[in-house]
Amino acid sequence: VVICGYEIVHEILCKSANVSSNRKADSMPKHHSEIAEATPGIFWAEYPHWKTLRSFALSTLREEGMGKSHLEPRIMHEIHAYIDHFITPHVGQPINLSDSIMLATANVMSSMIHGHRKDYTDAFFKLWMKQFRVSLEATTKAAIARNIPFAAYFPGDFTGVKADIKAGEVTIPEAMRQVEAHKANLDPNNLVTYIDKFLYHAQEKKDDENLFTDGNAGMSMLQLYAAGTETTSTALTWAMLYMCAHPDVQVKVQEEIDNVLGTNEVRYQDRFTLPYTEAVILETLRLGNIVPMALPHTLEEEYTIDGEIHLIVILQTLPAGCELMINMASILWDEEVFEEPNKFKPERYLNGDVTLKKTRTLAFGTGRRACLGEGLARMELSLFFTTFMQRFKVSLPTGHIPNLDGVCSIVNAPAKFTVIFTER
Ligand code: HEM
Repeated sequence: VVICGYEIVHEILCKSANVSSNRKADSMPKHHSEIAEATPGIFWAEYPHWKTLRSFALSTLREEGMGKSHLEPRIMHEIHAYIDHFITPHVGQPINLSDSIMLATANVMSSMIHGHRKDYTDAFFKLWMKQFRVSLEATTKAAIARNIPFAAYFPGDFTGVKADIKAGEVTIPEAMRQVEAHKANLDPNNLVTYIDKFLYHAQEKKDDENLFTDGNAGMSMLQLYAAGTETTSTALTWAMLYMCAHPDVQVKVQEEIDNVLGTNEVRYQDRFTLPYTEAVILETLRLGNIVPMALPHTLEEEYTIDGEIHLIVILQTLPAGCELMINMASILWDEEVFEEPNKFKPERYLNGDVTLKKTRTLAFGTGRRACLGEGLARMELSLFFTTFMQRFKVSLPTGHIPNLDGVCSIVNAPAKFTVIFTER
C-alpha cells in the first residue's frame, strides 16, 4: 500500500510508530531476502534487533563526528581532494559529475567506517562503488521478481536479478574481507572506527553476540555505504544541475558567499549566516525528491486509517503484515504548502510560513526509521555546495538544455549530463 499525504504519513509513521516501524527482509526479492534473513544489518533486522543495531550505529557515527564540528576537517579534506583530482585538471571542460562525486561521498563514509579514505585512482575502490550503483539500480527492477519469481529465470536480465547477484559477488566478499582485516588488527585501546567498535562490542557484550556477528558487521557496513553514498552525491548532482538551469540563483548564492565568507574556508556553522545558500540546499532536497518511496515499512498489527483528505473521509483497514511505501512527492510537492511545487524557488524558504515549509521538507523521512545519516548528509551538502559555489561558476556545454526529469530507482537522480566548472 502506498501512503500519501503528510497527515496520514505522520499518523502512521509517528503517532503509530509502535506498529509501523518494522521492515521485513521479505519485502525484497528472494535472492536478497535470503541474505537479509541471515545477516539483516540495520535495514532488515526485526524489532527489537533493528533498534539495537540502529542505536549502536547512531551513537558510533556521532562519536565519529556525525553532525559535529570535529568531522568538518575530514569533509573539507575530501572536498579539496575532489577539486584537485576531478575539477582543477578539467576546468573549462565538460565533466560527468555523477560518476565521480559518489567517490567523494563514499570516502566520507570510508573515513568513519574504516578510519581512512581511498585514493581516487584505486581501481578496486572504483569497481566496488560501481557495483553499488549497479545493485541500487538492479534492486528496483528486481522488485518484479519478488512478485513474479520465475521472471528471474527468463533469458536476458530484464528483472535485473542477474546483475544484482553479480554485483553482490563483488561487494559482499569485499565487505567480509574488510571485517576480517579489522578483526586481525583490533586494538581495544585504539577503537576509532565504526567497524572496530562493532567488533569490540561483540567481544564485550556477550548478550548481543547473536546480533553483533561478523556477518552483521559486514552487512551494516554495506548498508551505510549504500545509504550514505549515492543519496548525498545525487543531492549534490541535482544542486549543480539546478545552478546550471537557474544562473540567476547561482549569482545570488555567489554574492551571498562573497559577502559573508569572502575567500575564507566555509564552516558548517556559517549556514546560519548564509540563508539564501541554505534555502537553495533545502529546495534541492525538496524538488530533487532524492529517495522517492523511502524504504518499505511492514505493519505489525491491523491498522485502521480513519482520516480525511480534502473533505473526503477515509476509513480503511490495513491487515497486519501489510507493506507500506511512502510517496514522498505527496509531501515534498504538496501544493497546499509549496506554491508552484514543480518550480525551483529557493526564496520560498525565506518568506511566508518558513517553519511549516521546513518541517514539511521531509526528504529524510519521519518517525523511528527516518534516515539515521541526516546530520551527516546535511553537513556534507552544506560544505560541498558552498565550497563549489565559492570557487567555481557552473554551466552546461553550449546548446545543452537542462533535463530536470529524474531517472528513478531507489534514488531519483538527474539524467546523465555534463557540467563545466569555470574558476571564479
Ligand atoms: C541527501 C541524503 C540522504 C537522503 C535524502 C536520505 C533519505 C533517507 C530516507 C528517506 C530513508 C528512509 C526512511 C524511512 O523509510 O522511513 C533513509 C534511511 C536510512 N538512511 Fe538516509 N538519506 C540520506 C543520506 C544518508 C547518509 C549520509 C547516511 C549514512 C550514515 C544514511 C543512512 C541511512 C540509513 C542507515 C537508513 C535506514 C535507517 C533504518 O532502517 O532505521 N542516509 N534515508
